[in-house]
Amino acid sequence: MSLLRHLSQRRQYVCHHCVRRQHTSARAEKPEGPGRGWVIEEGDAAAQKATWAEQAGRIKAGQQKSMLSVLEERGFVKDVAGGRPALDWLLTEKRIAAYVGVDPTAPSLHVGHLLPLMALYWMYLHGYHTVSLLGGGTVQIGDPSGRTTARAPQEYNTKAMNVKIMGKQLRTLWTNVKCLSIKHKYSQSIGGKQATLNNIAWLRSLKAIDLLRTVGSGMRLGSMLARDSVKVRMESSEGMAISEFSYPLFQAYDWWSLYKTWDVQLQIGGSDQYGNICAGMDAVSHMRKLPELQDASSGEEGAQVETYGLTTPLLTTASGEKFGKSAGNAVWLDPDMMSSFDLYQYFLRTADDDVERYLKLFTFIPLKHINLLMGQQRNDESKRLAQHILAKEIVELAHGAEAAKKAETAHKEAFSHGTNTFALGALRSAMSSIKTTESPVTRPEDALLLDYKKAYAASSAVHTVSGTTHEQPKENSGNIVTLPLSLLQPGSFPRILHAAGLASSKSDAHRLIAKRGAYVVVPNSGSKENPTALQWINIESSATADPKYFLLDFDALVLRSGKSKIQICHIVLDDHPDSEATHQRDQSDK
Ligand SMILES: N[C@@H](Cc1ccc(O)cc1)C(=O)O
Repeated sequence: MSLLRHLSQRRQYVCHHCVRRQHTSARAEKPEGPGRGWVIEEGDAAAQKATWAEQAGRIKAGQQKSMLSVLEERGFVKDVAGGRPALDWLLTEKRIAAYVGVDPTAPSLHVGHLLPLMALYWMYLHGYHTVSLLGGGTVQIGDPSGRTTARAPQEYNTKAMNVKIMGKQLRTLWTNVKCLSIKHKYSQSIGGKQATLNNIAWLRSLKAIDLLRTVGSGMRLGSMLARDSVKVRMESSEGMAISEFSYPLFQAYDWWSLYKTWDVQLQIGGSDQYGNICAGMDAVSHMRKLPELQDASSGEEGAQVETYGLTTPLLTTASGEKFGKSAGNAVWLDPDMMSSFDLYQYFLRTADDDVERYLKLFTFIPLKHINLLMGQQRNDESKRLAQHILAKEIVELAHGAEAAKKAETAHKEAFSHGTNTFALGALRSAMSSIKTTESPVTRPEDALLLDYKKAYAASSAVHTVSGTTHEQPKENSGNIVTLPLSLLQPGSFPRILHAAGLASSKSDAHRLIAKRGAYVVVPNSGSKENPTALQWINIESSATADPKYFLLDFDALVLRSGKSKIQICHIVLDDHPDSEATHQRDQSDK
């Protein structure tokens, strides 16, 4: 058996070096025909074909839901390009391959990226072949879709780090998806495959002449000019560079590469990707007919070999806010940029009106279990049972099972004695989870990447204070804000609340205190039965309240805004290196 075949069969379990080697050799070998990316043993192929045909029979007889209906029921489908009935038919009849592309514009994915990826993961669990594509090539052009201004140019090193970190993250997500699928008992026998690729592999060697001759000749200017993202820019003083305008050509070329090598007939993307996806469909069908590319297509025509697009909806919360922003900042999936504790807390705060929708979108829990869970939830909404499960499943997907368990324990303990108390154990586990994420870094290269991620998260965490932007105080590892001891002065609670990110300005903090929406945990306030269940009290507006009185374990202040937004503050001496940024910022803020 050739090395290539051997590795392909075991794709799910080999390390990425081997997968890369396999891709390199796959590229080096002369293609035998379309779809040579997925290698399946002949015997397996016949058995799988029979299983697929049986399944199609059950779907047509109404005994099983079709793939598209599963995606629709869970809320993943906004638009289908190429026609819903045709795609429904194709997915039932044929084990096709699908892909989702992501450009590494930052060192981490954020929750907004999860929607198209979850749709892809569901297809994998249903036996389809799936590719998550990292746009190492396209990111250099910059997708103008859904934006009103051009992206700021990035340093070569920054780009390289983003590619590296995000590629690893995409592979981690796949590992966690596989673990979650075992936990939720999805059948492994149906035989879908998965790959993570980087489009630099083919875009690097693509010649300008070839791109324009093959893709460019099939794309019409009219439809490209009619796109909102182009129109808005043409009307603005900024205008648009030819490179950005040509972005859809590169995304279309990706699809062609994936179509001929990996048999990819479906592209899934966020709603802003509809235009790029349609352009790609046109380009692939144009290229299939080019005589010089004939050897890469089987010569077949018709619905069996057409391409289709699926876009996922733009998410907003029931109260109309844009989803995936926490206090104006992106909710990152990388644990170094947002800790498990914070990611859990973000989803724990989901409104009751949103939680069922999010359970369908962001977890692999079967619908009938979600229905049961929502029944339980309605009996006692104050327990936030559904929110806890949602938060845990998402942390498990993004950070793995162990991190999810820790975050769950910390948060459950925080409210284990009712909403009027805060458990000291929660504080300690939050603090210790921070320390464990910091310690394992040994290689200098990893330390560099870690510093970069933290700096990125801190610099992207901006909020507006009366028209100007201020940097957030330095955060240890996501959820714990470091503040200098000198900030704790009688009457300084408004400044602290602002510095802790619980109020957007000092006057906002004053308002919060006045409407009795700001709380602090009181040390040694546990009862005899529960000495570690500490009480929350309202922060009073009196000028004399001294925050130092509320220090827990000598170095932490635990604050809360409203019902559930908790912020743990690590208080350090002023000469501590971490306190510098905060201190300076605070001085300039006076
Ligand atoms: N353009 C997509 C990412 C992408 C990149 C390459 C592709 O082939 C597909 C999608 C986005 O910005 O979200």
